[in-house]
Amino acid sequence: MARKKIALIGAGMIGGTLAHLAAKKEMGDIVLFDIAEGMPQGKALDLSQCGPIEGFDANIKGSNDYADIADADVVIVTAGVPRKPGMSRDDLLGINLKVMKSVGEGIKNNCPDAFVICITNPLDAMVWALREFSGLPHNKVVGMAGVLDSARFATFLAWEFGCSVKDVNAFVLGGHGDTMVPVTSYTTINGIPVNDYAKIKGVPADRIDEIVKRTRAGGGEIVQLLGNGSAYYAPATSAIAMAEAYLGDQKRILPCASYVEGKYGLDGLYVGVPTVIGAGGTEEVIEIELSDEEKANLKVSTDAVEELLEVCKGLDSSLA
Ligand SMILES: NC(=O)c1ccc[n+]([C@@H]2O[C@H](COP(=O)([O-])OP(=O)(O)OC[C@H]3O[C@@H](n4cnc5c(N)ncnc54)[C@H](O)[C@@H]3O)[C@@H](O)[C@H]2O)c1
Ligand SMILES: O=C(O)C[C@H](O)C(=O)O
Repeated sequence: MARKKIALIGAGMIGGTLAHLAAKKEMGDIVLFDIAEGMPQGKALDLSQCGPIEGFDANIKGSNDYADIADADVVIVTAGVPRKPGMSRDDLLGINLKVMKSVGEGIKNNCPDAFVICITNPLDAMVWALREFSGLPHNKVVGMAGVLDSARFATFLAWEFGCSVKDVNAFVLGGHGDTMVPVTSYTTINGIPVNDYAKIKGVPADRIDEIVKRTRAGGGEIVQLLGNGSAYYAPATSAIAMAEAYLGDQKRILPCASYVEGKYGLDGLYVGVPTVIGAGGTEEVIEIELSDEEKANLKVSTDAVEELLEVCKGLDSSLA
C-alpha cells in the first residue's frame, strides 16, 4: 500500500514542527509548501537528515509549487502571519484572508479529496473562508483550536492539583478568541467533576475561575513571552492528533472548529464544538447540554465569530 501524503501549507514555526512530528510518527510522506523560496527546501533537507538518527522512513520535500501537493490525503494549513505582542488574533484577518484565498485555490486544484485542517488565525473565520474558497465539502475542512485550548486548560488544572495531566479531561468550546468557553461542567479529573475535585483538594472556586481566565488568554501569554511569533509546539501537536484521528478512522471526540448547522442554535458557522473525527472527516457534531450561563457565554463567543464573517464578506465580495 502506498504511503499516505501529508501536505503542510506554510513552512514556518508550526509547519516545520508539524513536519517533524509527522515524520517521527511515520504518518506518510510530507510536502512542506511555502511561498518563501528556499526555506521549505532547507527545512525539508534538515528534517530528512533526522531520519537516520531517529530511525524514521518518510520522504520530506520542500516546495514552492502547488503541483507538489497533488493527491495529498491530509492538508494542514498554517500559511499566513502570526500576531505580535499587543495585537489580537482578529488584527490578522485582512492579511490572512488573502492568504486563505490562494491556499483554498491551491487545494481545490490539486487535492480536492483531502482532509484539510486549518490553523491560521483568526481561526474560526479563516477556516470558514478556506472552506468557501476551496469549495470542499464541510465535513472535509476543520479548524484546530479546541484541542489546544483544552490542553492548556488541562495543563493549568494539573499544575493546580498537583496531579498527572493524563488524568485531566478538559473541555473548551466556542471561538478561538478571548471569549472562548472553558466548560468546567464537562471537565473531569479521571471522571471526578473538576469543581468536586477542587472541594476535595481544598482549592477555592475563585482559583478555578482564575485558571479559566488564564486559559482564555493562553495564546496571548505565550505571544507576550516570545516577543516575536506565537505558540507552535502545542498547536502542531494538536493538529497531528486530529490528522491521526482521520487517517486511523479513530472516531475520536475532539473539540474542533467544525461546521455547525442546526445544533447549538447555529445556522452555518465554523466554531469550536465536540466533533467525531474518523475516515469521513468531521463525521458528527455532538450537542451537549449546557447550563444557562454556559449557553450565554457560548452565544457571546459565536456572535464574535459571526461579526468576523461579516468583515470577511466586506473584504472579499466572492464570500458575500
Ligand atoms: N489555531 C490555533 O490554535 C493557532 C495556534 C498557533 C498559531 N496559529 C496561527 O497559525 C499561523 C501560523 O503560525 P506560525 O507560527 O507557523 O507562523 P510563521 O510566520 O512561522 O509561519 C507562517 C508561514 O506562512 C508562510 N506564508 C505566508 N503567506 C503564504 C501563502 N500565501 N502561501 C503559503 N505560505 C505562506 C510564511 O512564509 C511563513 O513561513 C498564524 O496565523 C498563527 O496566528 C493558530
Ligand atoms: O495566540 C495566538 O496568536 C496563537 C494561537 O492562536 C494560540 O492560541 O496560541
